[in-house]
Amino acid sequence: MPVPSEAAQPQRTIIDWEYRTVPQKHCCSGLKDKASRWTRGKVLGGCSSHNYNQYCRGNKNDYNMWADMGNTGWSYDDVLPYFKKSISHLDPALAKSNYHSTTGPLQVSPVDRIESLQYVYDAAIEAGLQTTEDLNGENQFGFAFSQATVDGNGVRSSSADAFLYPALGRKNLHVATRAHVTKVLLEDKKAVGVSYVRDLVKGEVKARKEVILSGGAIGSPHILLLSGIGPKKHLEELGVPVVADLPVGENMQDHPTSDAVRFYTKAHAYTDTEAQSLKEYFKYKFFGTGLKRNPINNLQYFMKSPHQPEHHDFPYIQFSILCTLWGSDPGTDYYKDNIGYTDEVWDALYSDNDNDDKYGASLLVTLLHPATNGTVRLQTTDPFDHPLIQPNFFEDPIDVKHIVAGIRVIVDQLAKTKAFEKGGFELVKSHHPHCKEHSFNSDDYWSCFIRANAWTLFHPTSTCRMGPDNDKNSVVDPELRVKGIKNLRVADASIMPFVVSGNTNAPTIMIAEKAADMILGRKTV
Ligand SMILES: Cc1cc2nc3c(=O)[nH]c(=O)nc-3n(C[C@H](O)[C@H](O)[C@H](O)COP(=O)(O)OP(=O)(O)OC[C@H]3O[C@@H](n4cnc5c(N)ncnc54)[C@H](O)[C@@H]3O)c2cc1C
Repeated sequence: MPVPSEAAQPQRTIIDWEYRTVPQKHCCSGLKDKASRWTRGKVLGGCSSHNYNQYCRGNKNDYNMWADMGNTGWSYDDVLPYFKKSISHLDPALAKSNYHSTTGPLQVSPVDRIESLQYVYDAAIEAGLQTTEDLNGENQFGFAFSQATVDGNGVRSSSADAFLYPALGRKNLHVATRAHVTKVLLEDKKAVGVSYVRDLVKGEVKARKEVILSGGAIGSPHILLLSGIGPKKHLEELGVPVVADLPVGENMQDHPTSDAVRFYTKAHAYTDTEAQSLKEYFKYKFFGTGLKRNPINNLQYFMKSPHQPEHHDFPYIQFSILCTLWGSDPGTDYYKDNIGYTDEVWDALYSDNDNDDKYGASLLVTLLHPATNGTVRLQTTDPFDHPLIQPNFFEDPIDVKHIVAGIRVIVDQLAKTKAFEKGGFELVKSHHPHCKEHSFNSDDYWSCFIRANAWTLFHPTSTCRMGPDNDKNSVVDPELRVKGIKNLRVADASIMPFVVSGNTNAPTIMIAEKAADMILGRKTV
């Protein structure tokens, strides 16, 4: 999806795996079947080809903690050169910083300061909240306008655009699209290739050296489990011969998010109708500028939660601040089905046609470090059946408390500023139909709202967790080799020892850069 503002449109199309979680016990009553929709890109570049373009590396101390857990070579000092290697920063001020570079393939650019979000930023300063010039630099904490994987022409820079397409001419590269990998081929605990089905025909590819799996946090564990690499008990229950007893699919972490806390505003904001106007079409087509070049979540905020452990020196809360009134897309209502709201909830919160095309700002409050992990397990041994995805959202009530603490910053601090008054910001007070017994804006109300409409920020990780030899709860070693199997590595978001404090695309690209050097036997950049 090349146009950044249209990122949500490929969901539920042919390029989407269209996963959904198992029904949730502790949340999601406002979603159909109590299941969270997990769109994943079924396309070259994977989710980077249809994600929301945020370029965010997480916190330095995420990586320092990965290293402290025994993952030699993964401290912040170790990974920073790989972050830098992968990008060209198009913001002239940030390009000069020690944290960025101008020679990498992935294009990262600043976003436009759309008026409604400028008011939110001004409100943050007025409320005495922290701001930062570069959420990928010295200090991640605070409000910052986003950095986006968008090139100088306003077009998405996906992993495929940046790394794969320029290499397509190489003689030693063959890309098979529409090929569904069904298994890793193993001989005596050694990976020798993969089997796949393409256009209803079975095939095999043999590896001369190594097999590298990059199927993502759902695809990679799915393929390993089908190959007999996974928890012994689970594989035996399904009759899969066990090749290696490893915690594949365990330890899944994700970023659950509250549904949008919304404000009407008089300030200029994004609307679908304006973005689709002839003026915006021509601006974008001829100059790569205008509303279309921007992802809609253009302002970020990272903060600690008052309830997080003291020794965790990284943020627990992220706000993604959208320059639009969530649910106000006229006619199409594609967000309804992307998230999977029930008719009852959609009608109560979002279906009001009077809201269509109104200016607004919408704040998603996301938990970066949930207390409960989830799992990816086989549903059947048919490789075309989706795996069972159980994120266990909000099993631990502390996870809801963190998010409430974030929402309180919005409603108690930002909402009371002169900047919000000046911008004509007015909190949308539609009452969630499942939370009628709670008075609007009480902590109990927000807890109920968070649980009822919880969705994912689409950042599952850690299903093939990395850990040192003595870490029995890990699948790959710090060189990304699957433990107990020769010639098999995993290189994607699934290897993260725990999910980082921010969006996961940039960290995954860093992992891929490091993996490339490991495969070539190089120690560092
Ligand atoms: C809607 C959405 C919005 C997001 N927004 C952002 C954002 O703004 N910023 C950010 O940093 N992150 C964002 N993310 C997350 C980020 O894009 C992912 O964390 C990152 O792309 C993960 O990369 P990956 O390589 O691990 O997995 P994926 O991107 O999932 O790639 C896996 C690839 O493997 C393929 N595959 C899987 N199984 C098989 C199989 N059996 N056979 C053949 N191929 C297979 C898939 O089709 C896919 O191409 C978003 C994700 C989504 C879904």
